[in-house]
Amino acid sequence: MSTEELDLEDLHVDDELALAEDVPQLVETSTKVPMTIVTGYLGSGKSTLLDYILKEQHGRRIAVIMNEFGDTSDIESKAISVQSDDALVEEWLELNNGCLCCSVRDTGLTAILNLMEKKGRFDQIVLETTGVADPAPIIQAFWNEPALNLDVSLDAVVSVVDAAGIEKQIQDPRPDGSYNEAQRQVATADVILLNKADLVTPDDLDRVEALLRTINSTALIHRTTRSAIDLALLLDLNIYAAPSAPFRPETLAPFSQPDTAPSASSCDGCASGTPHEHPHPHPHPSSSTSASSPHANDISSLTIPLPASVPSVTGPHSALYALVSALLWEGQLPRGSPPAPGQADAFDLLRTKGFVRTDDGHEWVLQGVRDIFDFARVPAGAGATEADAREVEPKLVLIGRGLTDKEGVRRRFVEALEEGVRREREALGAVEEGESEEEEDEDAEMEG
Ligand SMILES: Nc1nc2c(ncn2[C@@H]2O[C@H](COP(=O)(O)OP(=O)(O)OP(=O)(O)O)[C@@H](O)[C@H]2O)c(=O)[nH]1
Repeated sequence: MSTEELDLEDLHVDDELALAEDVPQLVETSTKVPMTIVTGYLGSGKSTLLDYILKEQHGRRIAVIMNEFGDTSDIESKAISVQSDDALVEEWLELNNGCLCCSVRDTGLTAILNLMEKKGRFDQIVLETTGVADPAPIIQAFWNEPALNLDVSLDAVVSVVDAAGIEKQIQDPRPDGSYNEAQRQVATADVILLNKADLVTPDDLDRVEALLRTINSTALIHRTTRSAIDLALLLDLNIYAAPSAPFRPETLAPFSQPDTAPSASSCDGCASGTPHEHPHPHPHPSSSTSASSPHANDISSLTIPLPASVPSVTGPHSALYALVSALLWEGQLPRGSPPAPGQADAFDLLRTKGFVRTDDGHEWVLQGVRDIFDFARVPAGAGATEADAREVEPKLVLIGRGLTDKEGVRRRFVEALEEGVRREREALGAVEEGESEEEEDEDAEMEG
């Protein structure tokens, strides 16, 4: 949608085009502004959603940014040279519901930085990623780029899906066998708007929703017509659970979804992942984003139960951290736990989520987009009631390819984690024993 398409009657400033400098201060400047990224296939209803946000009387002050990012290799290089200052934020429109709208041209990330210089002028950002086939690099950039995430916190990724067209879009093979655009958008979404519900029957909607769940068992799915939705279901969800952010039951709701069977054309023994050396959690050109497979549709979700608690989630001795990094950086279960005969040993993961408790009583949310991941600690007592929190079973959800032998993958992961945790506890016990012996020696010396 271009700014010209907005109904000028919606403007309540005399100058219909208000420049950024003239935009009023709306909120305190000290907080991070949550950003929602909107993706979706051509014609799915993204512009209709933005139009809805800009015109509804929802009481929120949202900066809507419409963007043309170009191709994704471009984005990755721009994520690195994010300091350059050549992108211009074009005109701003201030609308009578308190929202702001701008279109940026050229460099997406730099434009957002420019925008953030005006931080405090809005309390939420909605970014439309028009023309981007793969949302992951943008998600990673906003999540991972220090210059940006001082000011912006990634809130959630919303994918708008055309209920009448998505089945065909998902099945559509790419000539090189890589994930197609619709698959990527559905797999990486935190929230899916199953839009154009008016164009299909209730049975069709059920079938399409089941297909989406097959691919992404963790996304919150809402059925919409003309992208109309209560914005409380869409914005300020804090899915990426920044440590300072309140904990919300919605963040955990996706984990209650049942496991899903692989979709069409699953192929036993198809190792579609691309193992690679990647020892640190940052975007990398050789990451699994470029992995390809002749089987375009074997993307699915897998839920793995985790123990009631683990000793730790970070640090060199953490068994869980070691297993998750082996999965995400090497696309593999740990060595020493061989696959069942004929089963794949490698994965190509698009998205990972998890919830886990540590022995010290803390709770953690794991978010992973491709090969980057983060365990964010849930602030004690924030948001969810104790009863809510008790209902959340520790688990790990993997979304991607190569997850055909679900039972086998689950078993191998659980066994490897149990063994790792046992060793971790032993090592911790030995350290503690050593420490108490030292203390005893010191006491004896003192007494002596
Ligand atoms: N029947 C019906 N039409 C819809 C619905 N949502 C959007 N449309 C129409 O579908 C067409 C495409 O919608 P847009 O919002 O422009 O889609 P988009 O995702 O922004 O499209 P691009 O910008 O081309 O990627 C427009 O003609 C909309 O009016 C819906 O729920 N039902």
